[in-house]
Amino acid sequence: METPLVLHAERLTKRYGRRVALADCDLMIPRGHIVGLVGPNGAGKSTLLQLASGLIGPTSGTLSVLGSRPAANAAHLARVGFVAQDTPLYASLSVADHLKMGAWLNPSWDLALAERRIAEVGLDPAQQAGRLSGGQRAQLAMTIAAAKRPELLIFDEPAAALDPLARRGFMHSLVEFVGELGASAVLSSHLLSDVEQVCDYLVVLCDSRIQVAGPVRELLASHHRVIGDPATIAGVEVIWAEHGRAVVRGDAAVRARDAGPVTLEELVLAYMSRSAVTGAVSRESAAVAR
Ligand SMILES: Nc1ncnc2c1ncn2[C@@H]1O[C@H](COP(=O)(O)OP(=O)(O)OP(=O)(O)O)[C@@H](O)[C@H]1O
Repeated sequence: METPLVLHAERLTKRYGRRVALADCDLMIPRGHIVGLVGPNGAGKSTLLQLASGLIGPTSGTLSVLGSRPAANAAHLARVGFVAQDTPLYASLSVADHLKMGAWLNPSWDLALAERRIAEVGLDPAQQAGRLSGGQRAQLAMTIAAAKRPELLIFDEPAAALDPLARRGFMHSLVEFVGELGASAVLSSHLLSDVEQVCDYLVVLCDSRIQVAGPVRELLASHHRVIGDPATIAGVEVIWAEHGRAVVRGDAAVRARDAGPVTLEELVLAYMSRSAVTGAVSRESAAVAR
């Protein structure tokens, strides 16, 4: 039976020497979503995406992608499209050469889809990749990943280098591609506005650990902004509190006076702030213990 999960991590840990990039991460992401992976610099986002694409292996724990070990074999590689952070392309090859190479390397290559998207975004097939703008490079890299007709597209900060207009166009193409392919997608981003625009599933990763994960709509419904001391509301988890304002999780908050809905940005910042505090405390106690 086909697995309902695109990513399934159990106690997934990755160390680079003594540096911990991911620690004991558990994650179950169902198919059919556009997943936004957010977190501060150095949180472990690229590490998680590189593990998912099979570029690196875990130190311990397990990760399965579409039900198999990442990059388990050629057939599995064809089911996953990965666009790395720096959209690597061959500078001296033309746009058309990239499409030819894609066709040569991928048995399920959809040339018609690739040529149509190249035309739609206004790329000249004869242009050398090294002379493309950042936005054009990103569009070409996404087209190459999507023309494999993968079941899962993974993007590591796909639009980081783009101006706001190019970014909006890129994100729009991404949603169209995912819809057309009937695929799932996971993208990391620092730009919460991008995540808000396209993602229906959120993973917040801070300090090497998953802080929260779930469908955006459910997360927004289960978290609340409250004014005053959250300790007075029974049955909620306080995610973050400062200067008489708080973000809490739990339906009991709905009945509290001065409770209101949170925005995606408030929710993400609450988890990031909590992690910054707990991370600092645990690093301090580790230092004392040594
Ligand atoms: N090849 C490597 N060798 C050693 N340490 C690494 C390597 N790659 C990542 N790290 C470390 O692992 C941690 C997580 O890095 P990672 O690149 O996954 O974070 P990130 O969330 O993608 O950050 P950013 O948002 O800045 O891209 C960091 O402390 C980083 O220094």
